[in-house]
Amino acid sequence: MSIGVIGAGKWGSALHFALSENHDVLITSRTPRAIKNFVTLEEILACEYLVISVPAQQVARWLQENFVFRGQKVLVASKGIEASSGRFLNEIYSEYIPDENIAFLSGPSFAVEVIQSLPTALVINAKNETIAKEFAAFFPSFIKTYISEDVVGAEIAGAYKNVIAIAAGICSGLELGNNAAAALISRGLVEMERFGSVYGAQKDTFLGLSGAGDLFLTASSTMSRNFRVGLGLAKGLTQEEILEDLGEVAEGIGTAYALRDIAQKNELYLPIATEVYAMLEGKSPQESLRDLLTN
Ligand SMILES: NC(=O)C1=CN([C@@H]2O[C@H](COP(=O)(O)OP(=O)(O)OC[C@H]3O[C@@H](n4cnc5c(N)ncnc54)[C@H](O)[C@@H]3O)[C@@H](O)[C@H]2O)C=CC1
Ligand SMILES: O=C(CO)COP(=O)(O)O
Repeated sequence: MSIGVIGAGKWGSALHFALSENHDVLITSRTPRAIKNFVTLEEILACEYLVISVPAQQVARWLQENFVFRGQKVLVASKGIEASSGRFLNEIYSEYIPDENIAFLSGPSFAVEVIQSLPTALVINAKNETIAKEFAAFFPSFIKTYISEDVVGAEIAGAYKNVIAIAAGICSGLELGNNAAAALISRGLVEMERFGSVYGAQKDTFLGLSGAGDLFLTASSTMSRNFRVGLGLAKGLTQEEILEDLGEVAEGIGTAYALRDIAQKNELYLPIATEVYAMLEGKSPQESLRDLLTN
């Protein structure tokens, strides 16, 4: 049995660290890194189990240029919706990997805490219960794992909460208070659950770790990159300035664009996501938050 991680950013590196507690785990990324067990992509693709943490906006192209399916079992660790097409990750991956070979990771999990072995709970979502259980068994004891069949629900929750976290960051940056933050976060949860129901997602997924759990984490902490994007917008910085400062992925940005397109095409009411999109496009945060929070 062999396990390989693809993507040595914050999350790929943290998962490599965690999975290495009980197994010999290989890792690769676009640029070589001085990490133990760093190997070429070719070597990783020969592994039986793969964990892929290539960001949502880049993954379609990455798969097209690099991926070769040889029967591997794959755990997707990214969270986001492709902005250019509005496709969910499970749709993008389904062009390369059959349903019975793929699982999706969700739940509240800052990489910086995983890398310190702090207690964390994650959900492995897969149509095929056997592979969910196989991946769950690889995690060390400080990570409590749950399994679920609600792939689409977990995916939507994981992607959508990043957009709500941007809104929460703006709310905090504008110093609108705790009442406003709680209103925004709880309305955000309702909004993402309502959106999920259009795609057949289960309500319970939004009430558990993948939904409320990850939303509360990300929308209430400056440790979240998406929350920090919101703080930057509240300061009047442009998207480009914020991203340069951040130096890391903030999936909520691409996902806000994807949600706005999906909402327009399907006439869906997604008020918070639509305002986040508008602010990313230059609408005043004060005006947006007033539109969201007052009558
Ligand atoms: N950092 C965290 O705490 C968590 C992150 N995630 C998700 O994991 C995914 C990755 O995030 P991070 O590792 O934190 O981001 P990061 O910004 O630290 O690293 C991004 C990684 O993606 C790779 N990458 C970027 N563009 C690429 C391309 N065109 N082709 C191939 N590889 C490319 C980079 O080389 C790097 O390894 C995101 O979807 C994020 O939402 C999920 C849970 C926790
Ligand atoms: O998904 C995450 C925690 O579960 C990480 O959130 P950020 O990308 O906003 O840092």
